[in-house]
Amino acid sequence: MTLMKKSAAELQQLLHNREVSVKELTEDSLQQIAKLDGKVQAFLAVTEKEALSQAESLDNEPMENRGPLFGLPIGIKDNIITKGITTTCASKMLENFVPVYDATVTNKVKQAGMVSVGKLNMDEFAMGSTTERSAFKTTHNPWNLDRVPGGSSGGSAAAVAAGEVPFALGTDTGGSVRQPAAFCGVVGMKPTYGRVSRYGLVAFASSLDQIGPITRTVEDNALLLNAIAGVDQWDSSSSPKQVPDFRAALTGDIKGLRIAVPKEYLGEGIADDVKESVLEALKVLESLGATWEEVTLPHSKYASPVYYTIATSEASSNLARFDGIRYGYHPEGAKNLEEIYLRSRSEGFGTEVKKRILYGTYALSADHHEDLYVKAMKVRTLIAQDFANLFEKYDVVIGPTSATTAYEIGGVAQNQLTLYANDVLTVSVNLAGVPAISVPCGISNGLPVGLQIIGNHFDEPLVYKVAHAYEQATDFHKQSPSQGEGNE
Ligand SMILES: NC(=O)C[C@H](N)C(=O)O
Repeated sequence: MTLMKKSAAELQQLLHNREVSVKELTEDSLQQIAKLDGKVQAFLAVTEKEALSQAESLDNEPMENRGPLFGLPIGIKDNIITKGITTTCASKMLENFVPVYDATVTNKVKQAGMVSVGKLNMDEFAMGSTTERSAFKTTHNPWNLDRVPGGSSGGSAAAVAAGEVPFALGTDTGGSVRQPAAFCGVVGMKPTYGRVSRYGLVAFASSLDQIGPITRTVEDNALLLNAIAGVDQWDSSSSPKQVPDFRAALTGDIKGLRIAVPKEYLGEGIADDVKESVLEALKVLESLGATWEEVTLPHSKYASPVYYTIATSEASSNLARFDGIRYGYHPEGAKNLEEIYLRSRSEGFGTEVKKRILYGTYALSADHHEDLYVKAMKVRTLIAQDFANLFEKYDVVIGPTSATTAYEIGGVAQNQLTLYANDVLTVSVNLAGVPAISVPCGISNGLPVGLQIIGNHFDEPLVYKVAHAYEQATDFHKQSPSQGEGNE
């Protein structure tokens, strides 16, 4: 029996009683990866040697120096840089890129005594929602191997759901932590913009990107956010606000909680099984003393076009650094500078990334800047204002995380416009900069459904509290996929 499906508290107890060592925990994770990842394909790199040597030295650490995450295995999405370990962003462009320093979050999980066992698959440069846009492999959903795990942090969510690691870091620009968490039946948090340092995260869209934890339970999620949150001198967009203890926020009831449910989040385009699970979840929250009302987010219909205008504009600027000279893929035998630029970018980037660079460059061009980029920025303010208005009267906003359950591999992803449209439930949250979590709230035809709980800026404690109260009243988080595990 693997230990990878146990909670941080249970694993700490085992470590404390010396029933298991950090090395044994690490070996267990590595064995699970060896056994399952041939099918799940969540990892791009497994850092066995580094993990085992780190584990051995951690075992010498006295008990009194150990925190709640000490000695626990973690996987890191491959757009978060790791010193001495390849960081590819699932792109040919960075196939051989070995960073010379750690991202702030990489450092922080190390300081917490966590053991990184490897780097996780994703859509190339985080552009996608299925992991099918990875240049190297498609990750499979452990609940049904013919389905996608979601994306772009699909490797992170699948690795946790399969029981390869109990913790993973993902990144969320327009839903990339929450949607794969929903598809894989695990917990995924996108913190408030600025809550977690982006230093060492390979930038996609800098005004939207946030790093977030993916775990099996809400409590474990809160513990990992405790470890990675906080101001950072290397990221001027990180917030100097005091970081509360997110785990401490889980206690107490939710009597009197006022919930807003946007009618746009349960309307056209949302699958019936998803709608039913969310309405059932609202009943559970009512039984815990909360009340809910239907509201409107009047500008939400503009969210996807606004997101894709702003995200691609920022990407076109951020990805300009990949020119075949300073970083990454360098074309063999290029004869002059122009050929280096041309060939490195056309051979190094995949189709979706190239498409987005082109859209973004167009949106920022002198002729179209006003009617595309500037207009999108104005509507972004209206979308943020919609949320601000709701938070004057309500404590949280609730709806589904994704319009459907996990897609078939090779299915919807063939139609990129459908994928863009399906992001409508998650992208507004990034445009507004507010925090949101996805927790499992149903299983339909063997596939998980995710409930999205959105809070006001820096109100992660309340988001966690509501998520935890809901989780404790249900047992979706206790269910595990049988696929991907052989006959175990
Ligand atoms: N990166 C994200 O957060 C996912 C979003 N579907 C995108 O492709 O941009």
